[in-house]
Amino acid sequence: MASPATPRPALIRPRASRSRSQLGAVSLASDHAAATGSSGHRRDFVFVVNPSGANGRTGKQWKQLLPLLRTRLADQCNICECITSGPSHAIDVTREAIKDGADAVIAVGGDGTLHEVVNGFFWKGSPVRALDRGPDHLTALGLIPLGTGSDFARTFGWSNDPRQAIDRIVREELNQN
Ligand SMILES: Nc1ncnc2c1ncn2[C@@H]1O[C@H](COP(=O)(O)OP(=O)(O)OP(=O)(O)O)[C@@H](O)[C@H]1O
Repeated sequence: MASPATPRPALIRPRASRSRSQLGAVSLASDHAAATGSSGHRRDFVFVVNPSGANGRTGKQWKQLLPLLRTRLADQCNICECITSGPSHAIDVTREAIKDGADAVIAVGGDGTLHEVVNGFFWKGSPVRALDRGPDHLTALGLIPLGTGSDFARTFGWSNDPRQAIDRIVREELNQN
């Protein structure tokens, strides 16, 4: 686990080298259709949002954050939003997003939501893989901490300010290009 004094990027990348993204087929996408005519270098980011986190604060804050995310990432990324419907839904959504070729799956909520998203990266003990992106394609894990406790974020030295989380995601994304 990282030292609390060492802030880390918001996207936790697997060690293997990442392939440059091509336009994936993220069926969960809300922005995807609008972007399918682009040059093929846009990345698919799937935000898995628990609307009930922090007694409903997560859902309310997410509504304010989404336009900001769109403004800051729309040039580089397809932003896909998935609102969870109940416990364990984030696991299934994450698995589907990875299979569909997502470049990043970002948990929006607290530690419970993050836990489910991390579980979605695996199936029967093995990593879930994209179906059509080649063997080198890997999906990054991200977090916008909006839960009650958000202990994981604190452990990484991240503040609970979602705008700072967006800054980290944008910075990481720009470093990729
Ligand atoms: N639509 C939903 N309605 C009710 N519960 C949900 C829904 N979507 C997800 N959940 C469940 O809510 C649980 C708790 O959510 P989350 O961890 O995001 O918030 P929190 O408990 O407020 O934060 P923390 O765990 O950091 O204290 C998750 O583990 C998940 O199973």
